[in-house]
Amino acid sequence: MANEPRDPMQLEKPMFILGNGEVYRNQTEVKMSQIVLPCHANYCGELSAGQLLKWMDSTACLSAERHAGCSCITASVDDIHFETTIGVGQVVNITAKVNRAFTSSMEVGILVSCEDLFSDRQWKVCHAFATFVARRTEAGKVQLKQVIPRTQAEQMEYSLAAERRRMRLIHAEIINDLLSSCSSQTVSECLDYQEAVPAERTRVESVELVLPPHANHQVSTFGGQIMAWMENVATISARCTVPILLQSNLMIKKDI
Ligand SMILES: CC(=O)SCCNC(=O)CCNC(=O)[C@H](O)C(C)(C)COP(=O)(O)OP(=O)(O)OC[C@H]1O[C@@H](n2cnc3c(N)ncnc32)[C@H](O)[C@@H]1OP(=O)(O)O
Repeated sequence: MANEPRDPMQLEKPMFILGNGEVYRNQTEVKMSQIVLPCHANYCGELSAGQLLKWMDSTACLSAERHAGCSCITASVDDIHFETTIGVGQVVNITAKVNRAFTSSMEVGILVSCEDLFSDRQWKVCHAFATFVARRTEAGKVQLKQVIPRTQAEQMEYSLAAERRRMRLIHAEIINDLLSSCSSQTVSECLDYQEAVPAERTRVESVELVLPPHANHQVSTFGGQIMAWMENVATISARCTVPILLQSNLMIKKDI
């Protein structure tokens, strides 16, 4: 995995020579690099997913606002599959660009790769798609200018973006249908599992006070921060299903 070829989505080549010899650079493309410090790491010493989500959201928001020319907000982020972990001291490269604009919303493609400066290796971490919406003005809903795909890769993403949007918008309906049609498992079925943990024990609740460091340049909580908080409680909840690990942690805590 760590030896995957560079640049799987060609997002790292900001300039292209078009057929007519014109040098082209996508104006919506934004690139951010961060070195992972201990303060960005989780208890395993790896970059926390919440921190990465914050960086991805900030980079994508900048790309969306560069295209829109006005304030934009995160409406949704599609499924993300993290393919590898990122360690302290490694460099995270995030590239975002607008794939397609619709009416007031646009799809932003985000590619995350990791770089080891000393071995000159680079590998893909994840590829995600976020939807940003231009904030309504007093005049009403914003009508975004359209994106004109210039390269073959951009044309492909442009076509796929419409399909992904269609799937995103019907997703909620599908989930509702599933919930109404699925029958719940009986307690006796669950008891068949060895070392079952009561669901209630995995329940984690967190109350966060929104402070200035949580705000973005629009002085509102940015989507990446919300995702980071969600990831934090989800991590604690998931650990509750590992009683042995949890026990040993409690012991360490006692020693301190
Ligand atoms: C909770 C937080 O603080 S996270 C921080 C940052 N994010 C936010 O604050 C977003 C909070 N959410 C909102 O403000 C609203 O739900 C909005 C603006 C995203 C959507 O509001 P709506 O009343 O549905 O507006 P409307 O129906 O006009 O839709 C606006 C656009 O968003 C799109 N949209 C709405 N929901 C979604 C979604 N879940 N996924 C993708 N696109 C969506 C619509 O398709 C529409 O696109 P179009 O204009 O290109 O056709």
